[in-house]
Amino acid sequence: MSDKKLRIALVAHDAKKDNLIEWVGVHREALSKAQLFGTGTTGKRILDNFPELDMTPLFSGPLGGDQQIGAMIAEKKLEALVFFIDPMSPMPHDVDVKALTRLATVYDLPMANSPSTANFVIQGLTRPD
Ligand SMILES: O=C(CO)COP(=O)(O)O
Repeated sequence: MSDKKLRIALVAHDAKKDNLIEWVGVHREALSKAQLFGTGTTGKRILDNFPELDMTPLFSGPLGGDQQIGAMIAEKKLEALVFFIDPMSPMPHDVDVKALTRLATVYDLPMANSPSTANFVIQGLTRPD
């Protein structure tokens, strides 16, 4: 692994925020060496729970935060996206969710939408060379 800090975006829909907080807790040591970005509410909740993390909250997802992260993907400013999606609830900003996951696919950015996949992504990105 290079000395450059990994840049990871963390996003969760409301029904999945507790799952993401729990996941961050499990991986807090690896994440403490990364530069983290989050949509507004997700990012602030992570900071409330883990104030030691280098987390920058952006706008709330429905108010442009998903699109800010999409732009970071297009500008090659992220190494991974952890996005715990709620598959059971309709979202007024579904188009933003789709745009964000689409860009992660377009740019072949490692994207995890559940804790088990996120485990693989963080292990893959932090393993020694
Ligand atoms: O809605 C979201 C992602 O689509 C998440 O946004 P918040 O973190 O602001 O709740």
